[in-house]
Amino acid sequence: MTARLHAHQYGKAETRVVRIVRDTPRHEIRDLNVSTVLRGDFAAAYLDGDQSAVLPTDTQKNMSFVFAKTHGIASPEQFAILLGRHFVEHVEPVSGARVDVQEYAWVRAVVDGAEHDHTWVRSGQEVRTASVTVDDSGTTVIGGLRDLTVLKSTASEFRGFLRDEFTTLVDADDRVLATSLTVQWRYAGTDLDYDATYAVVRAVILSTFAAEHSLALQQTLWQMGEAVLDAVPQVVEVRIAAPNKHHFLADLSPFGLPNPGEVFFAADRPYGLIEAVVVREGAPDAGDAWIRSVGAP
Ligand SMILES: O=c1[nH]c(=O)c2[nH]c(=O)[nH]c2[nH]1
Repeated sequence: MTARLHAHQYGKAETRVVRIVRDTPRHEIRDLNVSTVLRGDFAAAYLDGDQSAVLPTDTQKNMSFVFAKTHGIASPEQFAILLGRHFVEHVEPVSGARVDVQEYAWVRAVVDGAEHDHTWVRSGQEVRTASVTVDDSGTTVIGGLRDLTVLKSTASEFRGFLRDEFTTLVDADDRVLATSLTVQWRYAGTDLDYDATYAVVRAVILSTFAAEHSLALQQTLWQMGEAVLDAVPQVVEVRIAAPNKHHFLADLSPFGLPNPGEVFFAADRPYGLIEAVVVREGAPDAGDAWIRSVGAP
């Protein structure tokens, strides 16, 4: 057998970094899960067991904590840029770096009607994401979110679809539309207020989902992608994945009860999985920005 090492990369996955700013009695908190991946010629480590070019993953973990202390966490994107550039610029064998961050949001606890200075409640199940790639083509930043679960209880239909002899689905002219969104958006440039753009993109996604009458989840995804590109000039590409969380009308006819869209069976599996990539005309090339690790969290 003739085998060849076709590709390789390595890094530290899921370093949990919590940074608290406690310069005043009113603290701030940012809670990240940071994964770093280094790219370059590390073939000798794989082929010969030679570690001389390998900066330990333990050191990569340490850098997350060091930068959290020395630079703070302005945003997940900024933090990922800082780390990625550090490895490429200061670690000689490294030609490229990929940093993926998930941020878990904490909101201030409300105690006696007032926001507390140093007590927090974890907010929802939604996670903010950032993915930064640094290589010889520059720095590419992808913002995102996952597990944004939304439901609209009317203004959704699905009719007129292709039918064959195996189709049993009937037209729905007023159905529940529910999904758990994963959205990623690629920025052109890096000089941005990422927290502000995150808030705009999230708001646009929600307002589009709420305001647009849906003929299918496919149409809703297109409308969301287009609306994000309209709202944020620095965003050049939007990728959306949406599981269709089916809500089937419960059959209450055996009990002589009508069910005009009031009682549903929420099925968790199987689900339709609808995806779209919406790109701004003339967008710069994405390079390796979308390439994820096989084992990426
Ligand atoms: O919005 C939808 N898109 C589909 O492609 C589809 N297929 C299906 O069975 N229900 C739905 N709903």
